Order: sequence, then C-alpha cells, then structure tokens
Amino acid sequence: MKLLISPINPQEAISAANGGADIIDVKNPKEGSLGANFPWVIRSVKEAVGSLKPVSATIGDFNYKPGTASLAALGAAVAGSEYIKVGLYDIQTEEQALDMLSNITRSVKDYDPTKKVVASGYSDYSRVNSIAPFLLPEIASRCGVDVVMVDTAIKDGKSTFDFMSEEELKKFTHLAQRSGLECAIAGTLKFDDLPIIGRIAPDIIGVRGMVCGGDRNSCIQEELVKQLRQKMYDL
Ligand SMILES: O=C[C@H](O)COP(=O)(O)O
Repeated sequence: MKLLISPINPQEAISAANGGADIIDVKNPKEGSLGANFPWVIRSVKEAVGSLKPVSATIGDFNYKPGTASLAALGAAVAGSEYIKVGLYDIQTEEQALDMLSNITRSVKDYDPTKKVVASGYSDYSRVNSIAPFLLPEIASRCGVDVVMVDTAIKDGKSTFDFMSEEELKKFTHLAQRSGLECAIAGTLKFDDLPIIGRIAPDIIGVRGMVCGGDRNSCIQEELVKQLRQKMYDL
C-alpha cells in the first residue's frame, strides 16, 4: 500500500519524503479540500523532492467546467507534477463526469502520456450535491484515468468512515481494481483506522491531518510520517 501525503510547501514536502511518503501531493487547503497551489510552489516542491519521490498536484474541487479544468490540469503537468488530481465537486451526472475526465485526461496525456490522472470523488458526496464515488471507476476507466480516489469534500473533522462503511469502501476498491485502476482512500483518516484500512486494502492512502498531529492546519511532522509508514508495513 502506497502512502500519499499532502504538503503545502517544500519544507513540509521534505518532511513527508524523509518520513517515507511514496507520493508528495501538493495542495492548498485554503482553497478547499483539493485546493490548487501555485505553479511556483509545485515547481519548488518538485525541485526539493522530485528526484526521490513522484509529485502530485491537486487542481481544485471542480464544478462542471471541463475547459477550465483541462487548462488547470495542463498547468499542473507543466509545473512538474507526475500525478494530476481533480476533485469532482458539484458534478451531478455521469455525463458531466465523463466530459470533465475525458478532457482533463486528454489535456495531460497529450502533453506527456507518462503523467497520471487521479479522479477524486467524495465520501460525503450527498453534502456537496455530487455523484456517488461508486460511479467513478467505470467512467474513469473509459477516459484513461489512472487512479480513482475518495476524500471528504468538507473538512470539518468528519472522516470518510462517517459517510461510507467498510463494505462500501471495499466495493469502491473492488470496482476500481476490476476496471484496471489504482484506488486511493483519504478523508481525515486516523491512526485508529489502520486496521479497517488494512482490511479494505486500497492501493494508496492519502493523509494530511493524521501526520500533522490531528490538526490539518498545523505542519507535517516527519516523526509522525515515519510512525505511519512503520504501521503500514504491518497491515
Ligand atoms: O489527499 C489527501 C488529503 O490531503 C487528506 O487530508 P486529511 O487527511 O487532512 O483529510
């Protein structure tokens, strides 16, 4: 199981990388759950850790704006990220999701086919008027997306496990893997959740708050990343 950690700057990225993260996922929590950071921040993170770890960048919690999202995705790719991650926020139909993901994927892969696209749905989708994550694997695989994910849209302390059961997350994981996609689970995950995460067995878990000591507005602590990495070996 790979560990994705979401820093906001190069200093945090180095802590995440030194602690054993597999993917360094640049974001900007001030602009939402999957808020986009600035191109120069993505570039500086890439310069700090890029030869050691793949860099991911979130491009935002997107409503139905395929053109804007495609241009943002290209920006993240040009800035140096290997994974380009979009949140499908207020995407209400399968047709809208298909339009978003096919254009984002085209934008990224036309530039560099080795880059990976991550399509994130939300475990609390009903709170933000968006489609259920279970619909994503089939749509994403038709669009050439590489990874499907669930995260929480609203960061108010509630976790993905408050909105989706173990069985539902196993179903999501199974649907993704059956479609040839990697599956990532995130959303205010805690150390106490590790046994259930082990049973669900996604390909990737994504965290920030857990390795900031429980407060995602604080800073990533290398020691907590090391502890998490160590505990993941036992899953
Ligand atoms: O992609 C992962 C997210 O940054 C998770 O953040 P969180 O653990 O604070 O919910």
